[in-house]
Amino acid sequence: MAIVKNLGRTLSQLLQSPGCGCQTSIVPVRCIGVSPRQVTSDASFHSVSFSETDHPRVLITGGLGQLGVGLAKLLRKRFGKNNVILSDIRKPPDDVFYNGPFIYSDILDYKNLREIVVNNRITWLFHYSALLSAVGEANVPLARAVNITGLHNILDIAAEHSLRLFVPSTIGAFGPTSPRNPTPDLCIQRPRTIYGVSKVHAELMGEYYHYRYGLDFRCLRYPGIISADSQPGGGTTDYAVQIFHDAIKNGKFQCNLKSDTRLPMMYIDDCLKATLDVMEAPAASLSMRTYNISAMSFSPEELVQEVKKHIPELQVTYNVDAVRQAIADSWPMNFDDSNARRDWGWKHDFDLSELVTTMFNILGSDSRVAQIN
Ligand SMILES: NC(=O)C1=CN([C@@H]2O[C@H](COP(=O)(O)OP(=O)(O)OC[C@H]3O[C@@H](n4cnc5c(N)ncnc54)[C@H](O)[C@@H]3O)[C@@H](O)[C@H]2O)C=CC1
Ligand SMILES: CC(=O)[C@H](N)C(=O)O
Repeated sequence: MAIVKNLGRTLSQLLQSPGCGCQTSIVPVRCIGVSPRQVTSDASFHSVSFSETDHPRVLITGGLGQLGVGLAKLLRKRFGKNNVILSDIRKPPDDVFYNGPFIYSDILDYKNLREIVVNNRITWLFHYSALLSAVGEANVPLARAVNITGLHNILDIAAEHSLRLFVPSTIGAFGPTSPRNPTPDLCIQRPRTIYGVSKVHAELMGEYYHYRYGLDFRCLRYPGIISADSQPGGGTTDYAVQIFHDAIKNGKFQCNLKSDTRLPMMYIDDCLKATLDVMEAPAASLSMRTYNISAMSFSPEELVQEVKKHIPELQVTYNVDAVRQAIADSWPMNFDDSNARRDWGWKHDFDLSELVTTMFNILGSDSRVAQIN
């Protein structure tokens, strides 16, 4: 009798909880049905529900940000256009809308997420929705909702439907008490941003669901990502993208970090390649579920020197943003990714000079390239 009473109380608490996403008149499956709580604690399966010869059916959340469209392009090349669905809460531009399936999905709406996964027979989920470090500090309640409550929805959906789940983490998951040069996979993680805290939470929750319920959770800690044809979404490393646009447009750049602030960075192609590689790696090769990946590390001053090889007349000033500088000063300077290199053969292709040349090639400024030799 007491058990029934407690169950009733728990259920009603769940239904009232703002984090549950279950306040509709329909009692959602995850609150009473096939929730991770019903999977036996000794579950040892690795959840791949497509046969080896089939392609995965992929959903990307938060797909209209800096990284999602590029990821969709790569995955569509590999798995076929119609097997990869981009989703976001924003309206897609024409070139995205007409280039493959796009669907509205708010990760805070659990029922909507479940409907998409079920109706489209999704087997792999790339969870890109997030508020990044600088915008997260500007709106902590929203960052907490999207990055933490949203992640809970994703984890439950993935566990219930036996999805293979990729969640990116970040250099921002470390803090001032972490070793910064280099930062290994396993060390103290006490970040001081809501973004970092939410990413450590994601790493731990994903690993917990893996060991407890057999969820096939895979996570890479990305460095700052640099891309030519997509804009960054409000992070601390954004300057390293902005410099290219400003250099080409005005020949002037105002940097919001100090000239000697060293951070790990990566070109987008390497980031997306690593993401696909770790998702395709045999489960047996993964000695861990969260890996650092690294390619290069530089300061604004070093980037400016490299950019000046292409645009020598570039004028640079420094106007330090206190919030971003404090964040950057607490992040790794160099990332140790030896475990990723050993376990699943991670290898980057772009160093600083290749990155800068590629950015200018794509952004079409080669006419301005100086004769430097
Ligand atoms: N870009 C980078 O340098 C790095 C990115 N990452 C991670 O990679 C992932 C993707 O990053 P970006 O594309 O740069 O992020 P972004 O900020 O450019 O895009 C995030 C997307 O999430 C969407 N979103 C926000 N609230 C949502 C909601 N309630 N439901 C569904 N979508 C929502 C936004 O509309 C946006 O399109 C993020 O998880 C980020 O933390 C990690 C390290 C570095
Ligand atoms: C490194 C990241 O996670 C992101 N680019 C940010 O600066 O917030």
